[in-house]
Amino acid sequence: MPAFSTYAAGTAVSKEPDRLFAQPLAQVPDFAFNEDVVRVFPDMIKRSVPGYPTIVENLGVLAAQFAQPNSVLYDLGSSLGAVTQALRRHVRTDGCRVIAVDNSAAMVERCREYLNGQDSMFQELLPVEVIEGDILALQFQPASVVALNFTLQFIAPEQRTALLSRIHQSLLPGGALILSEKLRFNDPQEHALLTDLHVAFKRANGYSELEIAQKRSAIENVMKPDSLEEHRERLLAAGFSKVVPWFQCLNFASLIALP
Ligand SMILES: C[S@@+](CC[C@H](N)C(=O)[O-])C[C@H]1O[C@@H](n2cnc3c(N)ncnc32)[C@H](O)[C@@H]1O
Ligand SMILES: O=C(O)C(=O)C[C@]1(C(=O)O)C=C[C@@H](O)C=C1
Repeated sequence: MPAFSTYAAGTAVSKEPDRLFAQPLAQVPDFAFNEDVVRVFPDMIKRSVPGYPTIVENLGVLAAQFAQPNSVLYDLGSSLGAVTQALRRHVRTDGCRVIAVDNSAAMVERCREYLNGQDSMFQELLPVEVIEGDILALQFQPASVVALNFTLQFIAPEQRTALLSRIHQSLLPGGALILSEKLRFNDPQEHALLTDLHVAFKRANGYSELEIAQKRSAIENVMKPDSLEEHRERLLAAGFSKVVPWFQCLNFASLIALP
């Protein structure tokens, strides 16, 4: 039986510790959101992404300011539904519903279980639908909030502008895209400093040098971070009128993009 903990207003999630990279691997495979990752994901993302709990909770608070009546709130690359749960904790706007999308079958299955748990503990939550699918192939409905919480970095760089354009076209007046990403920095000294500090953050959270090194080589082919400047330019090219960073902790940031 997996161990469970409660976080964020009582919903139970797995608290199995992330030891996926603790033993030396003859060859480190490319990182994938498979069953092994799903089991440890709440622990992994909290110990790997500085500011993650603050970003997720405040994403709900921000979303409540942009939610428009009778519209969709999208959680794209929803994983276990942490953002979806925050949206449902904070948004009370009439007629809103949440659509969570992820292309990992293992994530989607566990996400549905966790959302059933949230439904059984709280009343009057926004309705939610969890879709197993590719966000690049999604037919967007009129939306007031779109969350891309650490998902765009896993999309092939040449496909990012087209995706953001389609999101922009689906956004209603008064709505917003909230985009969180790991950043790289054009200034080599700034990049080296914040990368070193991120390693220190992981070490302080109990990861060994081996775990840090093997995770780095697992994600380097599948996760391609951009700089803040690249994000801003791409969002403007995709049609957004304004880009406002609202959070940064070390080399992780979150932006509000207005249609
Ligand atoms: C770092 S996780 C996102 C974390 C999550 N948003 C949260 O806040 O807890 C990235 C997720 O994006 C999903 N993903 C990557 N590419 C995708 C695509 N093309 N379509 C749908 N989901 C995708 C992965 O399966 C993974 O669950
Ligand atoms: O930079 C890292 O080492 C990370 O672990 C980052 C990151 C992310 O930003 O999504 C990568 C993969 C996991 O999903 C969790 C965190």
